[in-house]
Amino acid sequence: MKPAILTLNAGSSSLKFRVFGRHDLELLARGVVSRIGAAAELEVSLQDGTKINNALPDSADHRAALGALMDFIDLHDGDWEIQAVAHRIVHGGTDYTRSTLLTPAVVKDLEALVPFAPLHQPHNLEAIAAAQTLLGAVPGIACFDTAFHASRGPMFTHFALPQALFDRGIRRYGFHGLSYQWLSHVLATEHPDIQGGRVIAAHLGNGASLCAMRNGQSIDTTMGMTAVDGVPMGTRSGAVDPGAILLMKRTFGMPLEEIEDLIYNRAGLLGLSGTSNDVATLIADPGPQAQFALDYFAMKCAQAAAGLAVSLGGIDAVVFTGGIGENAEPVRRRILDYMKPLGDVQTLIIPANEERMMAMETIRLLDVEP
Ligand SMILES: Nc1ncnc2c1ncn2[C@@H]1O[C@H](COP(=O)(O)OP(=O)(O)O)[C@@H](O)[C@H]1O
Ligand SMILES: CC(=O)OP(=O)(O)O
Ligand SMILES: [Mg+2]
Repeated sequence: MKPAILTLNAGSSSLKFRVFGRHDLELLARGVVSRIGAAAELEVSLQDGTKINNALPDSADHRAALGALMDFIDLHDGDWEIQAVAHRIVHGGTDYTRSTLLTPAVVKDLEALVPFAPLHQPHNLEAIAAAQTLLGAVPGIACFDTAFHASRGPMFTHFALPQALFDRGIRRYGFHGLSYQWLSHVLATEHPDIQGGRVIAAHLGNGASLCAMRNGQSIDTTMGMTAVDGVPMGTRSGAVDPGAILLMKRTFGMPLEEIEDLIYNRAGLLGLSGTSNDVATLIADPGPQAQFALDYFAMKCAQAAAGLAVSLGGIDAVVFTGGIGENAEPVRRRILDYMKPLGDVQTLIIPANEERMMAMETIRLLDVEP
């Protein structure tokens, strides 16, 4: 039986997982339960190339999705011995600036952060509860999206609001930290010259942000207190004038829940195009709205990069990652075109691997606290 680590990344409508060797980080299995809430399906790829596809009942929620995943792992009980479960946790607040062993007290702290990540954190917490029920005493490790950004100075963590509000947590945290930490690891091992330079990393997936990095540390990033801030995303608005939110509530009488749904689920590329949040679909659509949405996205990413270049004192390299950053060449080209006024920069594409970063963090913790 091979000692293994299970990584869980619970999103709003999907549950992604990987199984890694505990000692060699060999990728043993990877998969996803997609479309949770509507026609959920479990898809798994094993190391030997075997593919498994199982439809789940229509009523399947996150708990059922995790149950289906655990049933699958049970089938491989003779092959793997899961020794730890690493959870991607979107919000660690001010207290959690490193990965940590999950205890009831930690879970309680993470529950208190739900308002700071209303559309991510509840699913992360459900995954923790379900893993505990299904795997019992196997330790759980929380790996935070916010942790990597703890290195930023006060210029990049404050809003222009009174200090009393900062002290109550109204501040900029930043997200996608596991992705940036992975990029920084790859740069350190494969491009040390670039790692020591002024790097702008762009994590462009369904969620999107950019990060100014140097020597493996986050200097500044585009997302703020929540994962709706910064550049526009697939369905999230990115930064909008806070006055517009107040007006929608006060003058249009829109309930808060509707505004929340708007800025998280119906805005961004979907809102602008009126058709899709999927960049591959938008690239293939010659219509003016689809092309405007992509152009707008590219402009906002380039403007954000310019702002981060000031935070960094210049820019030597741009690193793209995430589904859009890795695959959407026309979008990368537009961003780089808009960045031309910033001068020549080296460009790299590095595949995102938050899961492997989580497994590395977990091994580090297990080795320190066996
Ligand atoms: N070959 C491709 N060409 C253009 N866009 C792509 C391609 N592959 C993936 N994408 C885009 O990447 C985005 C999803 O990114 P991903 O990082 O997988 O998301 P998530 O945040 O859910 O992990 C979608 O907009 C999708 O259209
Ligand atoms: C924090 C965040 O935006 O995550 P995701 O890109 O997975 O939605
Ligand atoms: Mg992602």
